[in-house]
Amino acid sequence: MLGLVSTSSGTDALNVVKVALPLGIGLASAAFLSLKMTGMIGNGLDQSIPTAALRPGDKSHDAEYTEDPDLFLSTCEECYGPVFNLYLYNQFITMVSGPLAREVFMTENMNFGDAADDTSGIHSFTASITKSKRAFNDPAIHEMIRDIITPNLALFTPRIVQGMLTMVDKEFDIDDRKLIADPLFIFQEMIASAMANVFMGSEIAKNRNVLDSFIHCMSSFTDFLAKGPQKSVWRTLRARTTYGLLSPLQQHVQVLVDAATPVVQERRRQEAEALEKGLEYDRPLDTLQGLLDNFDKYGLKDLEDVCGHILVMVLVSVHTTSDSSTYLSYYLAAYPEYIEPLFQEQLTVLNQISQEREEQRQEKLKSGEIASVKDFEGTALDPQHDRDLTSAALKRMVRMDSFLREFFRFRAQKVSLAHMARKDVLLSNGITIRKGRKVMINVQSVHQSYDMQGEDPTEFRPWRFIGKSKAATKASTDFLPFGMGKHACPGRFLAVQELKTVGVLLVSRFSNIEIQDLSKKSEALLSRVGAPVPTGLYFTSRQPKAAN
Ligand code: HEM
Repeated sequence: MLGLVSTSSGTDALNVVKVALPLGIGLASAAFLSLKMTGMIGNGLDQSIPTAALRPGDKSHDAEYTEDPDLFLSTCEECYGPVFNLYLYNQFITMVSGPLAREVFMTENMNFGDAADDTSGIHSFTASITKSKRAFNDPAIHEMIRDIITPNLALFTPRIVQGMLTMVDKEFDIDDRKLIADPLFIFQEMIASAMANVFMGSEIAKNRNVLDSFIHCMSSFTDFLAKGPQKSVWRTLRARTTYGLLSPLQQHVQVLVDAATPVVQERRRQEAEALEKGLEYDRPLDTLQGLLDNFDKYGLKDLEDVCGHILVMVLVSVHTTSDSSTYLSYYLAAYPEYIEPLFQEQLTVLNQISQEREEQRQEKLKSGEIASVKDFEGTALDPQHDRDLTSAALKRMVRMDSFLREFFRFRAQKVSLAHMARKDVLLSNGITIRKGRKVMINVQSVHQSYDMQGEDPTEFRPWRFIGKSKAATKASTDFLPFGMGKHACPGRFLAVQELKTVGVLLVSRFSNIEIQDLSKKSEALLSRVGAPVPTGLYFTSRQPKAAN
């Protein structure tokens, strides 16, 4: 969900990182972890939970963690058991490891949103643009995504693909081989375009101001946080007071309202006209229309409120998905031997689908249901669409799905997904997490566990999940990038559909992707936030222009 990309630089960017990481969002960076923190170990900690000993001379666990996160976390787990305290990121954190992590997600009294709000005041931020003062994890927002977006993904896909294709061809514009110093900017354009199509419809998705708001609204939040005090209590207080008076998000809501107003008026006119003529109104398919049609169900007040809710969805979706797309391209570059098999899978699937459609056409012609080949034009079996990248085609690309799941498993932040206890919570190992405590998940203990992941859990093996009924969207005890349980990310189906589309477009357009400075490869693959990836990517076109 939330992820932070800062448009700021220097100290501001680092401040953003300090705020971002404990949200359990986005991405740890070695740079961040090397920041000097102040404070005293032991304050406010529940003594019944063991606190990891500090190395002589260290004031926090930051340095030891930074040197070798995997070793540090597994040593802690070995010495102290699955639940232990650390002093990381300028705060005391209770870590929960292995199978016990499941209990954190499944307990209603442990809340992800509360932890994020405690650190950043994010709830006041989203409440400032929704008239019923909703938090990003309000059940109504979850329902809107679950009921309006997810069931319509197959119908959204052609528009997602079209939006991305336009951006790929425009933004990459590669003759032969080209260095892209910061690919994030291109992926932001692609994802903003896809999301705008899904959220606001194809007409509004062409509006440059809307795309800019989709891309930049998150930095209105992070810039605000970056300039604020470091202690979370002051930052939260400042957020609550300031957003009440002047929300930096308001300008983005206004952009959406300005773009939506004429479109909604025209839709209303067409609906009235259809009614008058006794015809059925052909409802546009987008979230905007879904919200207008369910105005009362969701307690919406007016168009501004509808746009406010859409902006909340934009906040939790655009950056997270753009960021993942960017890293997906770095993973393809780091493991280029998988580009060709992924491309071949794509060709095989599209060939199979074309052949099946041809067989269906032949049957219809044979039975006399359709008189001639020409009559298929404009129907579901129009030969022009035989090789379209549809939702059904994406579903058959099992290598791409497995690559994506492995990418998420491998890249996940090792310490993340903060939750806050609303009441005392008794874990099954007898340890109680006291009300008001923040816990974080020791994701490394799950994502790199031999028992949960099988052979070579520390290796990147992209075909690991083929044939295992472990789709990239399947949130579960052994796969946590989208959380799990009742509050598991409702946007993961959309996010994964978009990421698969990105992957498919990349391998079909480029025969090779290379990391510009190989000495920075492992740094480039690390999760990070606030700072750009330290090296660019070379893209080699499959169809050099000179050859055309
Ligand atoms: C790669 C992209 C994404 C990642 C990694 C991601 C990750 C997450 C995580 C870890 C959570 C917390 C789950 C929990 O508490 O167990 C979450 C919650 C949420 N996400 Fe996402 N997310 C992504 C994309 C999206 C998209 C595209 C949307 C909207 C269309 C979205 C909407 C939400 C919402 C509304 C919640 C709160 C759910 C609740 O508390 O009921 N996310 N996401």
